[in-house]
Amino acid sequence: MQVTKPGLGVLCKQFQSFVRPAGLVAALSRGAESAHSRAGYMPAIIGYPSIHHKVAALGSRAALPKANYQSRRTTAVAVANSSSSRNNHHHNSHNSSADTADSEGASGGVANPDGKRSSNVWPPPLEEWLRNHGGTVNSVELRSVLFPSGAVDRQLRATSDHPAGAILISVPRMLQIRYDNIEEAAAATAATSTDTAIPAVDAAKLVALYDMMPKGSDTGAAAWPFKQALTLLYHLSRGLASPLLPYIAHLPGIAPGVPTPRVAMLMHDDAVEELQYGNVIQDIRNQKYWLNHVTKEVFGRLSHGTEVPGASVSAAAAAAAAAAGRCGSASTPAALDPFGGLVVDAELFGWAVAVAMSRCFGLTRFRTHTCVPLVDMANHVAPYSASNCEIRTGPGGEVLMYAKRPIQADEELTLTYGTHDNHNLLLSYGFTLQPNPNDAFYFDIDLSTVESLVEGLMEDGSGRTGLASWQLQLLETHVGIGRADGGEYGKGSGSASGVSSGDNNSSSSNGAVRVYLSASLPSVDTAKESTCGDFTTPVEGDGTGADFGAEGVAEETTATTRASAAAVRSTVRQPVDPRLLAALRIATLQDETWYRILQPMSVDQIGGWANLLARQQEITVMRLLAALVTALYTTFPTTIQQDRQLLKAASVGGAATVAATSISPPLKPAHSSAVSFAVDNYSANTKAAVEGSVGCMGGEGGGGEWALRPFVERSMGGGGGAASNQPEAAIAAHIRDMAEAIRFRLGLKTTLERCLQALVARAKELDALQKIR
Ligand SMILES: C[S@@+](CC[C@H](N)C(=O)[O-])C[C@H]1O[C@@H](n2cnc3c(N)ncnc32)[C@H](O)[C@@H]1O
Repeated sequence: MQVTKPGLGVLCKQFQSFVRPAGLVAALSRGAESAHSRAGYMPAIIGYPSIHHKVAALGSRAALPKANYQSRRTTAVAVANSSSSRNNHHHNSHNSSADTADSEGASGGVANPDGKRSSNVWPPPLEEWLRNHGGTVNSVELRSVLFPSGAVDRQLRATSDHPAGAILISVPRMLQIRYDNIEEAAAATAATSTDTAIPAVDAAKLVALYDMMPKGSDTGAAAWPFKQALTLLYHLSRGLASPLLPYIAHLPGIAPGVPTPRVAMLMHDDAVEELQYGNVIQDIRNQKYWLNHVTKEVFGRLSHGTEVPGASVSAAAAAAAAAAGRCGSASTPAALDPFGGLVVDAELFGWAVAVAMSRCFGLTRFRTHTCVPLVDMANHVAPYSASNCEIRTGPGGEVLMYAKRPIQADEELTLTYGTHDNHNLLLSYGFTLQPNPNDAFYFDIDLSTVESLVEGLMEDGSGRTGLASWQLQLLETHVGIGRADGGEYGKGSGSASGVSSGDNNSSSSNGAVRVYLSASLPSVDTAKESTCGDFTTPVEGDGTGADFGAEGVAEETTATTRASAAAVRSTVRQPVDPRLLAALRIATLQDETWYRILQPMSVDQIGGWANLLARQQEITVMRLLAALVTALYTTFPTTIQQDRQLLKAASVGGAATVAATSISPPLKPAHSSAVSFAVDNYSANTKAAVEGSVGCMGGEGGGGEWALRPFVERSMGGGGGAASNQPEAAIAAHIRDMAEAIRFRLGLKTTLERCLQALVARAKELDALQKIR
């Protein structure tokens, strides 16, 4: 066997006589190739919205106070340049020789937009704003973290000790951004509604727009990230009229120095290609497609005054619009536009969807998602046992964050957003964890893959040339692997013999099943497969909440969901998917008497890591799996070592670039060489793409009414304006995309390497046992 990747070569030497890698690699890479070669998806969206320009165009509707951000307690964190993973941030921030500086906010005597005068800055600190409006904040503060790269991030910290169970933050329903508030306001008639926070006429229009959003493939319900993005844009478009503006002013992309999360669909196309993993690439292309589709077909037509195809205005919207006397006909685009003149383009919509995806909580009880001020500042750690806080909802829709164990003063307050692998983290939150205890390598396995794997074993002198019919039958009925044409044994699992396929996406009509390989046996948390890729809407699911966290920031814990969450956490994932292990165990058996033994068993029993059937056979299976893992690894165009080097170059160049865009004093020409150095380290194509995006963004002017400035402008010390600074922001974003893509694929390769180590260790253990006896 030809082993080309260093590291794996040593481990695999002993398996060289077992497989025919060429056929196997071809069988395995079919899926990935088709994902890579599919053309025609939409171009990337730049992740830095020039929100101030767009909102300024609104005039008086969105008249905004002059921003006078109070400098927060900022911790300069000494983080090694080689990684920007928050896991490392957490680690280093505790041990850093961080200089913390409390600086008083600049005074300006600016009144709060709501009339309260407890702070002389606008926007008011979130803690103060919440306390003034019925929320609770108990010894918690929001702190800015300044990394050596120049990037700013926020985190929550305890300012005193808290016992387990202590309520740290409580946020009333009306201070949250949530689409069920809009739906309820729309249900009230314009005449009876007394809600000034969300006028019924606007709510009805928004609900009509919700109905035009893409529908989840499994539920048929409108995609929640889009609904939530519309809700956020609505509040933004209202400016001071929205009581939620002080919260919006703290969102990333608006708050100074805090960039919009680079959720996967905002990534540059060439960075997406650098992920080197067909499954995630396809999901991202789907999301990009829908983002552009909605921008063009819905917002494009709204702003140009053309009819929106398929737009049906609900009776409520029509009635509300008529009652308000704002629109002549409820079927015209103007009647559908709740944004009062705010032009929503791809950039702005992308920002809103990214914010919605990366900071929403799913509330099972209310069948909604919500962005919760301050609580949404808590960062993610995994596994579940690593976080110190959890979320709960109260009967009135208030969201509570409480300590799930005793917390000491100055500890960072963290949540576990869900049992996300890096695929989900990248799609929904724009980052990956290294290492991620929930990470896994997913791929489709069909009959030809199984046959390629066991091909070498057939030449055992027994005259067998392929799998016996009883093996084919077990593969099909128990594992779901069959002939693409439907097979001799009928389609599908769920047979009386007790196949437990476990999830909806695992078995496809072409006789393939999606299986995973993971690093090791984690002690807590199990993999929960989710389908963020097509914007499914989990609230429409089984209602238990167990699957919910996969699509929101964190699972809420309610009386009804706690039991299922605990069940999920107690499950342990084995390094090889039970279906894959079962398939290989079945395919390597030689005696038909096994049929009667295996027939009544479930796939989880046949493929249980601990349930080996026969020792010698198990050694063979471990070797085949090791060969499979090696073959999967060879489908990646770069090695772990190469990725590490690229990442090093990216962090050096990225740091320089981010510094150039976000730290005073104003940009000096010297920075540009650091930028091109970093970009050159990727490829000429990347550079061209970066320059292309620079060109796109360069035309924006500065100024305007909107005083909540994205950080790129502020970095110019007020003198430069956006036009001259945005190219560096675009380059910084591009470099971040590239680095995250490399981290992502590095994580997958590391997972494969660790899985291989587990297989080899097991084979050796069994071998040694055999020799002793
Ligand atoms: C719910 S917000 C958390 C607050 C966020 N840090 C802020 O300043 O607004 C989620 C976003 O925070 C960042 N984040 C959270 N946990 C992280 C981690 N462990 N590593 C890297 N980034 C993380 C990502 O940008 C993610 O999209």
